[in-house]
Amino acid sequence: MSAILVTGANGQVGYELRRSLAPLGGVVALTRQEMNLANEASVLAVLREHEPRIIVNPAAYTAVDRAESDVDLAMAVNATAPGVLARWAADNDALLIHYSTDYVFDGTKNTPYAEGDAVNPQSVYGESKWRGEEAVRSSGVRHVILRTSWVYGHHGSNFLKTILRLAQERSELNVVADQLGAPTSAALIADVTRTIVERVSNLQTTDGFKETFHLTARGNTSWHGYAEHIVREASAGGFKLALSIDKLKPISTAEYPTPAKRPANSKLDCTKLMNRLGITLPAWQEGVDHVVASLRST
Ligand SMILES: NC(=O)C1=CN([C@@H]2O[C@H](COP(=O)(O)OP(=O)(O)OC[C@H]3O[C@@H](n4cnc5c(N)ncnc54)[C@H](OP(=O)(O)O)[C@@H]3O)[C@@H](O)[C@H]2O)C=CC1
Ligand SMILES: Cc1cn([C@H]2C[C@H](O)[C@@H](COP(=O)(O)OP(=O)(O)O[C@H]3O[C@@H](C)C(=O)[C@@H](O)[C@H]3O)O2)c(=O)[nH]c1=O
Repeated sequence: MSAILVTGANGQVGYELRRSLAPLGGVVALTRQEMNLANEASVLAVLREHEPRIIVNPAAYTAVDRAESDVDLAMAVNATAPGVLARWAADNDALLIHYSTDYVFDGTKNTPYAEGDAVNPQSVYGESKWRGEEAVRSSGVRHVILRTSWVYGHHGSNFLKTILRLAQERSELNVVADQLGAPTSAALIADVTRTIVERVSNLQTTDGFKETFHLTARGNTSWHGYAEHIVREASAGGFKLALSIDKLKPISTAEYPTPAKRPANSKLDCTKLMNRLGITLPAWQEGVDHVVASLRST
């Protein structure tokens, strides 16, 4: 019997969860090879072996464009598997912490999205993540769903690392400037998850704990504004770049066609989380600067 089971241990958030949850003890963090979410029998066998009290599920099919043509696997991992985890947790009185995305919204709202706003996914990935959320809720399990956005970290693949690489290889780069959101570090998500685990475990009665929270860093920018910040920070930090800031051009979504449609407004209102946990979320630039510096020193 283990206390906490973490899925997708080699992902950005999974990797940081191993660090943030370790002091709580009894953590079993499993990779895709050790627990394949696309295989229900494998998932149930692993759950029966470890009998966790808390399941933390950052594993997901996150290749947004590929999901448009790989629908079955995206749905299996993002929509079906959370339901399997949730039903096992409900039957065994375990708590499930699950993650979702800004891409459940269509992005047509002018202000940040709150937890109760109507969803309208525009991509297979967004739809699969919404179905996963609903599978968790309808199971009746005690749960926390954390919706976040634009995740990056030192470990794993992300926009920050792609831009750093491109800025070293290319002298010109075009990045969309009409999609707005908050870059959010995997480390922040993992740290807030630990706070939630501690709070929920300490509640006298946790019977009714079923909550969805928005969790992102503070402030927002466009993908272009984000790229600009990365390039400036990398340049100041001593990276040898082929790209100068005046050659990083803002373009429209229409000028950068992709298989999956992305929301123009990805801003999430995190007031509920801040009020309930009594925490202040850091400005998005803080985590970006930290990761750029950490990549420089490796
Ligand atoms: N990345 C982002 O920008 C955002 C992510 N989210 C959500 O946050 C959560 C964490 O995302 P993040 O850490 O960035 O994702 P990553 O893509 O970095 O990691 C996902 C992990 O899931 C694993 N995985 C994929 N398929 C399976 C499977 N069939 N069985 C078991 N494991 C599998 C991957 O394994 P492997 O290492 O073998 O590939 C990988 O380790 C996800 O729920 C995601 O939807 C929300 C908003 C933004
Ligand atoms: C690399 C690149 C991207 N872009 C654009 C394409 C797209 O509109 C935007 C982001 O590109 P990416 O494909 O890296 O990011 P994307 O995979 O869409 O990121 C999303 O991932 C999933 C998992 C989420 O849940 C979301 O919150 C979000 O983080 O930047 C450019 O304009 N120029 C470029 O050189």
